[in-house]
Amino acid sequence: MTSTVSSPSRTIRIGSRKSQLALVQTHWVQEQLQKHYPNRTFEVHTMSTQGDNILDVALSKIGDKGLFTKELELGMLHNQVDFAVHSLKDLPTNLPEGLVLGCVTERENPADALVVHEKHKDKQLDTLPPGTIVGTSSLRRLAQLRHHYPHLEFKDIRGNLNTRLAKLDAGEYDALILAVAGLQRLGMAERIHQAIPSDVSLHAVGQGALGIECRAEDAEVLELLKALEHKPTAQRCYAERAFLRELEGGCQVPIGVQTVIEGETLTLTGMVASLDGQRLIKDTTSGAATQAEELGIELANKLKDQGAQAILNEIFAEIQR
Ligand SMILES: NCc1[nH]cc(CCC(=O)O)c1CC(=O)O
Repeated sequence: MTSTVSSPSRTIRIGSRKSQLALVQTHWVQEQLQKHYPNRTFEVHTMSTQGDNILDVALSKIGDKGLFTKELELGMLHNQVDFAVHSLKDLPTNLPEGLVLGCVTERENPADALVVHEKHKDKQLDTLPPGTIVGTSSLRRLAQLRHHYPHLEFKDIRGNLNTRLAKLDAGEYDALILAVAGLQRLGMAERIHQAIPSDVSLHAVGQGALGIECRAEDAEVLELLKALEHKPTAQRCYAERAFLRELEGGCQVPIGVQTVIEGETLTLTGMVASLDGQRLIKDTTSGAATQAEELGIELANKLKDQGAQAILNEIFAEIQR
């Protein structure tokens, strides 16, 4: 066992995926930590994950949880890196033995964004004509948009943000749904045509926040990471993650959430939808923000009582085909 006893000379190795978005996020974390701890050394180690390598299969069909995280987790368990920076929404709700979510950073706008081809620049989601081809690889976005806009058509899309935008501009799609946060972090906020209102699309669990995963035993790293923790974001995301965990959904199921903290009170809204958008179950619960996980579990059970489990079972069977 390698010693992790505090020593000012210990270099902290940060694991990251190689995508442009991952690197922007990781370098931001590195920079913030460097500001807080000017005498320490933080270096970035990049790794490819399965999700980066398999680009020709719909994400929902690959089905494996941890598609974007597994290699980084092995890196931590094998002591090649000390912590990993993830988009929190890509981090499964159950972590491998020995690893923990050490820190949740302040969330950016968690909403989904409509991005349109030039020819639709005068349109909004409400006015896109029948047959408009919307690119998304997310079953959550697909189900909710089908529910509200049954006249639109949906086509799967994979690849990093630049690849997707290039496919849109080349006319393969008329519009895309992407995360506001990703576009903002990559300096492409001008491509956000419309932030989609939450009554149309509830966002993914953890969307817009970064989650930093580290070894449970590494007290030194856990202490360093406290500098970047944003408590309200963490409470919201703990509620969202407990909701998803209780429904046993990964990032590839049509489950959406929204959370608000007012004073000491956390309000969590969640929904589960069928893939055709015909059935959509949505409810809300409120309580003490300090009881975030309990609220998530409570809301999941409320939705199960209203038929969410049957919808999810159908989807799991569908995906496995
Ligand atoms: N699954 C891909 C992914 N993971 C995180 C983001 C965006 C940033 C975020 O939500 O924090 C994206 C792209 C997207 O959904 O458009």
